[in-house]
Amino acid sequence: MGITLEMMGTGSAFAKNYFNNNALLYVNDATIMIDCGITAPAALHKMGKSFGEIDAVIVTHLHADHIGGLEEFAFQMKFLYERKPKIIVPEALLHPLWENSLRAGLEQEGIQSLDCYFEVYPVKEREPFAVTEGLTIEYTQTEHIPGKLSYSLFIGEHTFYSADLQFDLALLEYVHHERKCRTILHDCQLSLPGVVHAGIDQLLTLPTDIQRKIYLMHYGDNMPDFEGKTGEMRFIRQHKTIVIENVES
Ligand SMILES: O=c1ccn([C@@H]2O[C@@H]3COP(=O)(O)O[C@H]3[C@H]2O)c(=O)[nH]1
Ligand SMILES: [Zn+2]
Ligand SMILES: [Zn+2]
Repeated sequence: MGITLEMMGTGSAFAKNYFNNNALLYVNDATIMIDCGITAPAALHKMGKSFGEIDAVIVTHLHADHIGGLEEFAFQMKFLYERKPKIIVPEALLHPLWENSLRAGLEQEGIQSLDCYFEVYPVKEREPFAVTEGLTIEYTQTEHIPGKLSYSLFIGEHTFYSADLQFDLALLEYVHHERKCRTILHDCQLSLPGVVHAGIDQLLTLPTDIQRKIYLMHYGDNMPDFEGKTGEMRFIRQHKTIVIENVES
């Protein structure tokens, strides 16, 4: 079963030249979104796509560049497309996602919970979850902001997706040696220091066999200044597809 990934955006939370760091996964006939930030509606429009093509959304954490587009997604799916997409959320984030983020906009007479808009799937960390045929994900809780829950993802058999993550050598060694991931999509902070994201200086200390697997994402508008200065790592570009799992693998 093949999995293709296309970044809807590759920008940091404050980037203006790149959309928010959200992704699409194409699996068989299904299209799954990883995060849905403030710029997600405009990014999809730029890509010639619409929310009507999305079957599911996977939430990594509750910053606006990752969930700020969910209100429009919910409204469009309910009132325009009249269909309930799946929402996959780490179990511990389900309550705050509704109570602290979405409820103010989405609650109205007769509509008082997230499941009025979505098929809701709370998922425990480190437990594989089948999003659709051909796509299993696994959440792992990772360090991003002190006191704030945030999760990275294993996608299928061979891919690690950091979402927003501080530099974590032990985790990346585990991803490389034990999980044997072939592709690592990692956020990066180009303007140093990287405090709540991995700094490019920290990522450059990784062994080259790990660097070779890394696509850098979630970068600032100064990304062009760093072309050719990222060791064995590459910048992933928004709106370009990469195959992360082949049909035969
Ligand atoms: O303790 C903090 C909390 C937040 N921030 C900034 O706000 C941004 C929120 O989205 P993000 O997680 O993509 O990136 C974060 C940082 O750019 C920070 O620098 N330090
Ligand atoms: Zn972010
Ligand atoms: Zn964040």
